[in-house]
Amino acid sequence: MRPTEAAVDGAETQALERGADRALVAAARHSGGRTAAVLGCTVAAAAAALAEPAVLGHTLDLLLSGSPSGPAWTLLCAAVIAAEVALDAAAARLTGEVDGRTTARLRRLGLARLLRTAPHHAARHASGETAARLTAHATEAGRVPAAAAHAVAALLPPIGAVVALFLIDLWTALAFLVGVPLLVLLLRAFARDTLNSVARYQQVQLATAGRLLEALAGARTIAAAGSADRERARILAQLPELGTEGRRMWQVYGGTTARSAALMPMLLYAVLAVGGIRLSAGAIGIGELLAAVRYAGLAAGIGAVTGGLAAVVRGRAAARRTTALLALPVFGHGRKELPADGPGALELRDVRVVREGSTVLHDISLLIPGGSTVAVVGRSGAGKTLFAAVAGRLTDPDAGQVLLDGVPLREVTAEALRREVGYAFDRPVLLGDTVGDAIAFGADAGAGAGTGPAGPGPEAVRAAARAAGADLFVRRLPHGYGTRLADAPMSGGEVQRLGLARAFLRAGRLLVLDDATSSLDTVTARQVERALAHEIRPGTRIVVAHRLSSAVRADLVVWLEDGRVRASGTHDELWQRDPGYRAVFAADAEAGAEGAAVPEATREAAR
Ligand SMILES: Nc1ncnc2c1ncn2[C@@H]1O[C@H](COP(=O)(O)OP(=O)(O)OP(=O)(O)O)[C@@H](O)[C@H]1O
Repeated sequence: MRPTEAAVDGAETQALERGADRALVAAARHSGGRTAAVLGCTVAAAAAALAEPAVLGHTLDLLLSGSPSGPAWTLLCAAVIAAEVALDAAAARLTGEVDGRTTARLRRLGLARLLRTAPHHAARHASGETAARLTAHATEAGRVPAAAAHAVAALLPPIGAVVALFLIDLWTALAFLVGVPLLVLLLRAFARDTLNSVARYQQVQLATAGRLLEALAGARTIAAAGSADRERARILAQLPELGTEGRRMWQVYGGTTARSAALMPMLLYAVLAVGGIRLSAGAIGIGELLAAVRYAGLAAGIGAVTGGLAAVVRGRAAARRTTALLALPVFGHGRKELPADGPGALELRDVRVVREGSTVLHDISLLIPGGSTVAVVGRSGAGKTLFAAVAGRLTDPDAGQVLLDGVPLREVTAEALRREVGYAFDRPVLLGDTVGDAIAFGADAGAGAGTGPAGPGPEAVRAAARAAGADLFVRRLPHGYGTRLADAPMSGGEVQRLGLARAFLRAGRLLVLDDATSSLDTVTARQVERALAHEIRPGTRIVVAHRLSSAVRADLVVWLEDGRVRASGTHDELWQRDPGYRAVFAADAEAGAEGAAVPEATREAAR
């Protein structure tokens, strides 16, 4: 029987809770003993706080009775108070360090997992949500270890104080205990109410951050649609709820503090009244009465635990959000190397890809000879990008396997994959400080032509840019290749050319170009195709293309339809025998695009 959705959700929540607690414990351990030091300091400070009334009361009795040891006890009193203050200060300082380190650790772990998972898993959370998980929520979560230490230590004075009350006088202690059930109920209600509103508050925070980032990414579309006001309303739609939950959190906190503040004097008066009766009966001395009242104050201060408890509750809820990133599956690598000087032969065996429960690539089997150029064509949504992604191992198939020069890609080391498989995308994201850095990104020892052990030299960067048709416009920038990316406004086509240059610089035995020339003009696209054929390290090329010319120049065309290989062969064969194939390029052909009528001649011209 399939588990119900609620059961699955419940199981997932529990797994997340366990994961969050484990991550918090590990992060606390990682703080290098500082969490234990916080606990040590706070416990010692609590012990000093507990000792203080007893020492003070005894000193008062000694001084009232004129005992010669009175001055020595006065000094001891001062020492206990000084120790308490010093220990509190040390705990505060260490707490800051533990908070910072734990937060940093959680962030590092979350970020590392995000970067080690497959792109489609990373995209499971909206980018704004992910940013909030790694920033605000990680900070909140980072406070848990020290807050838990404080909460544990904060329990000691009340518990110790109750024990001390019993040691001083049974009846005075019982007078205090009458009010304890009320305190316990107060704390339980506090924990429950806070947890509910904190969880809701954080959820709304994530959703709002997600919408904000979406809108920032789509700023041009919003401007073009003139829908800025509607968008602002959409982003801020949950603001009232955020306000309500925020206010509710403070109301719970304030209400608990107020109720415990009202309860405390009542308990103190009860102790004072019973203690006074016991004093007049001669059962206790003045010093003991003073100590009993102070212990009652300490014991009633259990309400102070609420502050620490609130931080732990909020932090654990936040930790679940940050550590949800740790549940993303790791995209692992094997230990095998690729055979030296392999030609880049690619084999897909019964490859199937499933997304959101639907099969989007259906059992594809294909042999691509090393060194050939393959055009992957098909209508929008046919599965070309997914095909390119499994071919270069940006994602793993859900069934079947992909082999490069006879080695399953899953078993290849990360280094070999990075060295031998290059990618250029439709909308490349440029990483690095300068334009030169962006081209050299990811190209280090031994990757591509012209790279040395310390990474690619400026000549290699320039050569790659020339091949991608980027050199001219880069040299026109204020500082050429040294221009900061932030100071280099670029068109879509220029960004695409830098993406191509980056891929060319580290071209290995397999190069995958996923619609990577879609924004280039026809002349530049031709120039890039020529460079691919003659200037870049020879190897297998997989070119996802909508242009007819790309199919014309390819050695093999793989025609996809609805996630299946509808046919494969040379462009000429497919063009002659299948009107459906010609329809894929209908617009190009109507526009009289090169090669439509005379594919063979165009192929010659291209070489
Ligand atoms: N992460 C995903 N979740 C759900 N469906 C997905 C996901 N990725 C791809 N798909 C679906 O798989 C199918 C193939 O997508 P793919 O991006 O490979 O198409 P394509 O041929 O490259 O299209 P285009 O030419 O428009 O870029 C589409 O129907 C798409 O909606």
